[in-house]
Amino acid sequence: MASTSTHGAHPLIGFIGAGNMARSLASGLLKNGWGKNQIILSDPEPSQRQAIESVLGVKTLADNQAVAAQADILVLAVKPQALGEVAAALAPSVQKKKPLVVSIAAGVRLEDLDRWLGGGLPIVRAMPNTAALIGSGASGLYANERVSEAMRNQAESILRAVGVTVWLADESLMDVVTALSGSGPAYFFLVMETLEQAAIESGLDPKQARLLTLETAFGAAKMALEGHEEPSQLRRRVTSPGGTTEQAVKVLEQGGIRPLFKKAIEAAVNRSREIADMFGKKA
Ligand SMILES: NC(=O)C1=CN([C@@H]2O[C@H](COP(=O)(O)OP(=O)(O)OC[C@H]3O[C@@H](n4cnc5c(N)ncnc54)[C@H](O)[C@@H]3O)[C@@H](O)[C@H]2O)C=CC1
Ligand SMILES: O=C(O)[C@@H]1CCC=N1
Repeated sequence: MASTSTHGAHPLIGFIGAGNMARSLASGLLKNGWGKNQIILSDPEPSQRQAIESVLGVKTLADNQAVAAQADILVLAVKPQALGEVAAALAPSVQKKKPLVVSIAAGVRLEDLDRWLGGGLPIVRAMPNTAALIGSGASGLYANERVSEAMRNQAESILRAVGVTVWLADESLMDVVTALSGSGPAYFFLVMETLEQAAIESGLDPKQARLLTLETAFGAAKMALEGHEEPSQLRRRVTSPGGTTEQAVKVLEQGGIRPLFKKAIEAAVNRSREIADMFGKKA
């Protein structure tokens, strides 16, 4: 069990913010062998606390300080715009307890977070995605220089409870991860929407169009994940010379699908940087 083999004796994980992501992570940890008494969450919203307590059976509190005072690992899971204020209020508790801090807030840089928390803390920044909700997430991770090897393992095991993880060589790459896998589910949903709509407009029954679209996306992702062949090779296999796929792919290429996606990723990267600058100047 990850919690005892690599984390010493029964560390306590505290979540500040008990929303969708915290719930997904807590649920993933429970499925991965962490005990209910190793997890505690705080959230000012009674409905959020009740939802967690009734669904997961773990303890929740209204008071962030009370969680920060006892957690060995403190996961910050509030919205980025709230984090400056929340972190500054937690500073006295974390400076006393010195937990490993894991932040999943999009676009908040380690340097800013460390400053808000009073400085000198081991912090891991993580960028998960919405598929963490179903245990199929993909997260990028980056640690500051105070994070030891054992702490890296601790942070990784938390995010791995809800999907795959990659460590980044440079914090600035977090903007790219945000643009790729953080926002990425939306790009695939958009492709699904447009394919389904096109099929309906070509006469297919809407329910059939939905089912065929989703299963096609799932089948393609599964084949690509099996990794026997590159996605480009898999694509070529579907594309019979003189056949139907060739015509459709030609339209997509001529319509600029590659430069369009390049521009989309660049726009998201730029926005991620802007947001980080905006939050960094606050608090
Ligand atoms: N949802 C997503 O797809 C992704 C979310 N994230 C990050 O995860 C973090 C959480 O996002 P979600 O769970 O989606 O949001 P959410 O809105 O579901 O959860 C945020 C929770 O924080 C609570 N909260 C508000 N003020 C608080 C305070 N002062 N102290 C403690 N708790 C407080 C809210 O009541 C709410 O339950 C965000 O920073 C977001 O950037 C990162 C990647 C993807
Ligand atoms: O759209 C956003 O800003 C956030 C970050 C990645 C997913 N959602």
